[in-house]
Amino acid sequence: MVFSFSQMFVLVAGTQLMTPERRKAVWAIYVWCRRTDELVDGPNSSYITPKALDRWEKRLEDLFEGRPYDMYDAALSDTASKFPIDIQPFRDMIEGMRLDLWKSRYMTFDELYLYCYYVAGTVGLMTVPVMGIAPDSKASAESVYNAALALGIANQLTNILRDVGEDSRRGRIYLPLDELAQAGLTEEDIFRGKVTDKWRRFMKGQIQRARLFFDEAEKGVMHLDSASRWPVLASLWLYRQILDAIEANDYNNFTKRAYVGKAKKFLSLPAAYARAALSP
Ligand SMILES: CC(C)=CCC/C(C)=C/CC/C(C)=C/CC/C(C)=C/[C@@H]1[C@@H](COP(=O)(O)OP(=O)(O)O)[C@]1(C)CC/C=C(\C)CC/C=C(\C)CCC=C(C)C
Ligand SMILES: Nc1ncnc2c1ncn2[C@@H]1O[C@H](COP(=O)(O)OP(=O)(O)OP(=O)(O)O)[C@@H](O)[C@H]1O
Ligand SMILES: [Mn+2]
Repeated sequence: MVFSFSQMFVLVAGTQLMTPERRKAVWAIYVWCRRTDELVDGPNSSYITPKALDRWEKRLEDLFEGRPYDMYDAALSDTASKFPIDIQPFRDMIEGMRLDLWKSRYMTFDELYLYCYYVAGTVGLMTVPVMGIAPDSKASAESVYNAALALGIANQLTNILRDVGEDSRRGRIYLPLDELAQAGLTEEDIFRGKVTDKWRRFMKGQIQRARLFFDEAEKGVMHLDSASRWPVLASLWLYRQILDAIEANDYNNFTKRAYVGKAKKFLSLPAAYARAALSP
């Protein structure tokens, strides 16, 4: 899971500014996403087959057609009836979980980007119709969706860069193998987990790219409905600081977990609040 305790706090606190209807809708989407991730990462994940994901997708279609199976489904069903959300990003997230069942290597950044879209970019597309675009915004809807997509990608790339060691111990390498090779690195170097100058140089490039996606996302935040800006900006700032923490660890993401201190985290909240309160 990407959402930490303090990120949960951001979600709870931040959504208080929204209308009750929007707040409930964000939660319904959040719960559905969590449950989808739990299928492949949770305690029963070793029994999950592509068949089970097919059933989960059927259930998704049913709830979009007003036939929910349980109360959590009903919450999303209600959301789908009140907001113009599209089923496709939900389907795509399930597709990402299918990928995760068998795929443990990514040859190029394009391949990795697609995975990041499936498991995280989709969240941006799901939530924009609920959070709403500011009525006085002159930005096109397309540009706001692009920013939302970028935030999902940035978060997932950051998650991948933070967890290189942990993932490699599960036999997984999300980093693009062609870029590793260009940097003179091999899979073996990752499993060995030694911070060398080659590794530092490689990581600098990866961090720089993740920051570009955060920058892209940040441009879209002020075009969201004003009540939705704060939680989005706060979570963007919190998560982006993990990249700084990787640098502060001298790029040792093999055995040291990049961690943003509590003081820093809690300073970001009022800062984001102040920024979000200003007009575009
Ligand atoms: C214009 C503009 C910038 C709009 C903002 C749009 C927006 C709110 C985008 C949200 C982007 C976002 C929060 C993406 C989350 C990505 C995420 C957490 C993906 C996780 C996948 C991780 O896979 P993996 O297995 O590799 O990692 P772990 O080892 O498990 O950590 C997910 C776990 C999939 C499930 C996603 C969620 C549970 C998060 C869903 C979050 C929401 C619906 C809330 C978003 C709302 C606000 C207000 C921030
Ligand atoms: N500031 C952070 N930087 C990087 N990773 C974090 C941070 N906070 C939590 N995580 C990670 O996110 C995931 C969710 O963690 P959890 O909800 O237990 O967070 P937490 O450590 O209790 O958060 P907090 O320190 O804010 O109370 C865990 O894998 C956790 O290690
Ligand atoms: Mn997961």
